[in-house]
Amino acid sequence: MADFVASNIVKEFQTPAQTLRILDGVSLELDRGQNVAIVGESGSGKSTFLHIIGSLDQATSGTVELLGKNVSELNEGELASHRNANVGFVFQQHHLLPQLSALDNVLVPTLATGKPDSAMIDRAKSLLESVGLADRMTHKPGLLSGGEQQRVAVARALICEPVLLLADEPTGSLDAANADSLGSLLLEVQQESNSILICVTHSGKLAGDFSRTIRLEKGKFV
Ligand SMILES: Nc1ncnc2c1ncn2[C@@H]1O[C@H](COP(=O)(O)OP(=O)(O)OP(=O)(O)O)[C@@H](O)[C@H]1O
Repeated sequence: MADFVASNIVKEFQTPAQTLRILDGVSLELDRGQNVAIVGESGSGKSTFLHIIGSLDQATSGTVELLGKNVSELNEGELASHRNANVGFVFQQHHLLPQLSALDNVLVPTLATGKPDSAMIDRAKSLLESVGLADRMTHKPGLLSGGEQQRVAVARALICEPVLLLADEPTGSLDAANADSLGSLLLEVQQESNSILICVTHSGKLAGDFSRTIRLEKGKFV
């Protein structure tokens, strides 16, 4: 069995007028070390799919398995621990906490398991170094450029060594040069950490850098 398996995911939204079937039996299998870009029209359900496989949202039916574990069967508390331990998210907006330094922002996901020890702080520093921010660790987000803020978000996504790295339009708010370097950075860190990277993007250029591109159309991968 593959390390990551999404099987027959269906997602429906009830509106007053009708039931909207956004995902109509979508399946995807990936092993550690693999990456894929998901493209598709606006409203095709890309973010919805990413939220379901990252356990931020529940499917109407279908299952998600990671490293042999059926994530769909977990209760709320177990889901929170699972997300924290296994899934790293990078969104279009960085969602950094404005009052914290870059270093403390990277450490935020570790707070769920207590105060970070010195080994964890060293890991956060080394991640910030690896994303090119060695001399920006004490900066608060407001003093960082957009590209730098997004690189802090990448370091934060990696702090708990997730096996599944999910990115939703990670370059959507960046200029062309910063978008290029962030795309390369994501693929580099994914290879180094032997994780699975699934990235939703509107950018054909970014998608072209991935090993594989799949398109979501009318609720199905085509
Ligand atoms: N809670 C909800 N209730 C009803 N409809 C919803 C809800 N959440 C999402 N949708 C609808 O589901 C569809 C898919 O949304 P989603 O955000 O996944 O699309 P997307 O492909 O990521 O779009 P974009 O590229 O514009 O970000 C949209 O038509 C949206 O309006």
